[in-house]
Amino acid sequence: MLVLGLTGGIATGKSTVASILSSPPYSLPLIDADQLAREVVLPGTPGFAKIVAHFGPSIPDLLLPPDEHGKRGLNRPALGRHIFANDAERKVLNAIIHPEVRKAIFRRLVYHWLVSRADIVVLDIPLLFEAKFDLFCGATMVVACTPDLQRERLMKRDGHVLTDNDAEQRMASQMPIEEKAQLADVVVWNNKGLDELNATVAAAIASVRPSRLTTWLEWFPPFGLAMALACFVRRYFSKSGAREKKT
Ligand SMILES: CC(C)(COP(=O)(O)OP(=O)(O)OC[C@H]1O[C@@H](n2cnc3c(N)ncnc32)[C@H](O)[C@@H]1O)[C@@H](O)C(=O)NCCC(=O)NCCS
Ligand SMILES: Nc1ncnc2c1ncn2[C@@H]1O[C@H](COP(=O)(O)OP(=O)(O)OP(=O)(O)O)[C@@H](O)[C@H]1O
Repeated sequence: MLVLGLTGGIATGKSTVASILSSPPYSLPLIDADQLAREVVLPGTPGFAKIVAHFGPSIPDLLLPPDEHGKRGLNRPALGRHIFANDAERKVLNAIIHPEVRKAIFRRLVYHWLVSRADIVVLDIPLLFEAKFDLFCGATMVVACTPDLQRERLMKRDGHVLTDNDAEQRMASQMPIEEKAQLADVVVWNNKGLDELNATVAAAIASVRPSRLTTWLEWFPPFGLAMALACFVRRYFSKSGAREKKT
């Protein structure tokens, strides 16, 4: 099973590519890290409690008004404004959320390896390189577009909750897209329309798809684990040096 790490900058089109890959004719299983990052901070979770304890005193509107069940969820735009304007606070939030997301990703990967038996599983994760998750991927795909187009798409999608300044801070908080592109095994340029994007995705997925023989052999645990370890070691030595220099 090939774990395909799908990443990019904010609003470059990761979710759009993820939805192409999880629909026919590809129909690949998808693990969405943004979605998992939402689930691990729902009211009642340890993540929620830690966030309220740390950020409550500095963000007066951290919690939403009570819902119909009396629960108060996180005010994500308010938390986002705070952490994207403050590197140290973003690190605290990452340190609360990322370990939980990592565990949830591993549980899903094991499930797909044992149960769904797909030849490729797509891991859609914005901070693939920053959080060093690329070490666990057989191949990495970066969805990239120009910064102007990225800004335009971000504001068109989220302009009702973000100011221009919020958008700049979110873009600046991530590794520049051209650096991500250099670290990737395959780059999907998303500077044109959806038809062009579909064609680029088709070529990109064909270039990383494993052979039937590899997929079949990897279903045998000793061989699968040996392949996963070999992949980790190869990626660690070939990509880590480059990443250390860039970050
Ligand atoms: C700050 C939060 C509450 C803002 O929530 P909001 O609903 O406005 O945004 P959403 O979660 O949809 O994220 C949108 C995009 O912002 C970018 N982003 C999110 N978190 C981060 C981060 N810690 N560092 C850099 N970029 C980030 C990603 O490109 C992501 O796709 C939320 O992004 C969050 O909890 N972030 C920390 C967890 C995280 O790192 N998530 C990324 C995947 S693990
Ligand atoms: N080729 C395209 N043509 C037109 N609009 C596009 C194209 N690709 C993406 N978009 C639009 O740009 C916006 C951002 O795309 P998307 O949500 O896929 O980005 P993302 O990288 O997943 O963002 P985030 O990091 O915030 O999760 C969306 O509104 C999407 O519909």
